[in-house]
Amino acid sequence: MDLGAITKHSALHAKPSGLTLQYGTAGFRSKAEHLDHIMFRMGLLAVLRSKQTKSTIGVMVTASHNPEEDNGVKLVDPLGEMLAPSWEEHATCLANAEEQDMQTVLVDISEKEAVDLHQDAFVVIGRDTRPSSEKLSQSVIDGVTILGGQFYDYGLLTTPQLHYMVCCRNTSGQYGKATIEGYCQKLSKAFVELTKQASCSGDESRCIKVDCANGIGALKLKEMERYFSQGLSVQLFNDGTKGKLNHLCGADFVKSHQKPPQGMEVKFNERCCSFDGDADRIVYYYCDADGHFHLIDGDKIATLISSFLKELLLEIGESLNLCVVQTAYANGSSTQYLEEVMKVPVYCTKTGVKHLHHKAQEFDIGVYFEANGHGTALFSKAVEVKIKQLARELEDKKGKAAKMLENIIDLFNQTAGDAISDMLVIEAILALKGLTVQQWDALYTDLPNRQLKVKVADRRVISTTDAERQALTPPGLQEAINDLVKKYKRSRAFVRPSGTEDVVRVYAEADSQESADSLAHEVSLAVFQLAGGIGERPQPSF
Ligand SMILES: CC(=O)N[C@H]1[C@@H](OP(=O)(O)O)O[C@H](CO)[C@@H](O)[C@@H]1O
Ligand SMILES: [Mg+2]
Repeated sequence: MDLGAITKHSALHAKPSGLTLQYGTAGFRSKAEHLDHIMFRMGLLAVLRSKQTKSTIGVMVTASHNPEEDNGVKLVDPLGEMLAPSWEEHATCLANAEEQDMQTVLVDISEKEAVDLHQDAFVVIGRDTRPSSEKLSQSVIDGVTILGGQFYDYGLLTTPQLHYMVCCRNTSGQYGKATIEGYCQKLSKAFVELTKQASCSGDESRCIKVDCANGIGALKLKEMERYFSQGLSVQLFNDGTKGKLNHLCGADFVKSHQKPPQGMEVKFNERCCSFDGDADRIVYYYCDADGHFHLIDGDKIATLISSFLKELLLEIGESLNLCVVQTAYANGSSTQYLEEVMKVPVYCTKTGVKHLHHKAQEFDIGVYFEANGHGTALFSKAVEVKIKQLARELEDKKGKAAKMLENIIDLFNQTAGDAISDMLVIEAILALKGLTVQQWDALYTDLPNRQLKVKVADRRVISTTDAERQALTPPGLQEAINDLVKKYKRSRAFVRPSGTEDVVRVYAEADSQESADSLAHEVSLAVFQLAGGIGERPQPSF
């Protein structure tokens, strides 16, 4: 390590004094103008991680669903998964080191992690369409280069595409070809094979409206469209030619406001979906004959996918263990339906896909989704091998089911939740089962719910347990929540500090929208009083 050169270069990407940031639920996020030093330093860290794992490491420059002025960065580990927790700590440490301490921190990390500094390093970089992303990714490259790492800059990519590229490169192409063409071909081939078997193939209802949040999803879907157009026709909205990224559109807006995005008309009987700003989340929706808006969120997506997989397993006569992983934000009705009607085991983890992903890896087949639409399905290596073999050996109905499973495994992006891949999975399942979006929605009825945010002086005063469903501190808060919940029917509420925003999140559900709103408001007041609320007291806003 040429520490002298690093110090000199680091000064060109100086840390604003007094700024501390933490590697949170999805890496670093902040206003773009505060992130230059973070990008340079994450370039350095990616090189160390690459040397340590002797693998290609990914760096993605994006702030997902955050406003256009924000940006962020996260590292992608060798098999396309999120950065290991111990390295998240190194990332935070390095990000917050003062200029004069940079050398010591780098040496410390290298020693603690036994990094062989003579090892080669390779880093791949991707970025979203934010105006700040290009310059910031250049700072990542500066960091990589100054530590002697090699790099490949993919330029504009969706977050899940970068995860895919990293996995392909570290598995010698077994997972797929590490190019955009490779990604498009792998998914489209699986999709076209699957939908060929649908009885209503060629039906005019096989078209979907996609709100792309004015983000990278629009570019990448346009690029990919011609590969799968025989199976599905997509109509893109909020494609970035006019509107602002994530502004009044996109998956996060639609999910949290429970209404259609601007820039796209949702007519009766039309199937619509929204991606978020980096295309790793998707939610579906439609309007009924009375013009009422219906949201189909991650929970219902997980239900559709797991029921389809379960049917196929039954058909081929294999009893593999299949589970669904959710977070505390999952609608109570979805958990009940999965457990009681579908008889599928359900697990609850902390918020943040890395937690869901790890839990899902424990099973033969793990389907995981956050309610906000971030998720995928994971298949163990042994299951993949077995299904491939059955697809070759079995005949008739069983053979057909095994081939469907084989294709659906290829259609999922198993490295991360992926809006494009999930959309194709959902479209294939709906076509194969001959389901309309209304029939899918009717599987169960969501409990009315409300999410609110409360500003407090220091959100770390709230600590939680039981997959974030219970507050341990501050004293008295959980008792207060328990008392409030008792006042409403079929109710549930919890609070947790956000990992991506400086707020405390409040969630409540109950038997009516009025009750859910009122419970959420009362819990917000309890947080404000007991956890050091700042600014105006929460007002009933619905
Ligand atoms: C309630 C909610 O939707 N929280 C989101 C949000 O995390 P917070 O820690 O709640 O800010 O952003 C994460 C990253 O995108 C996502 O994984 C998570 O589900
Ligand atoms: Mg995202």
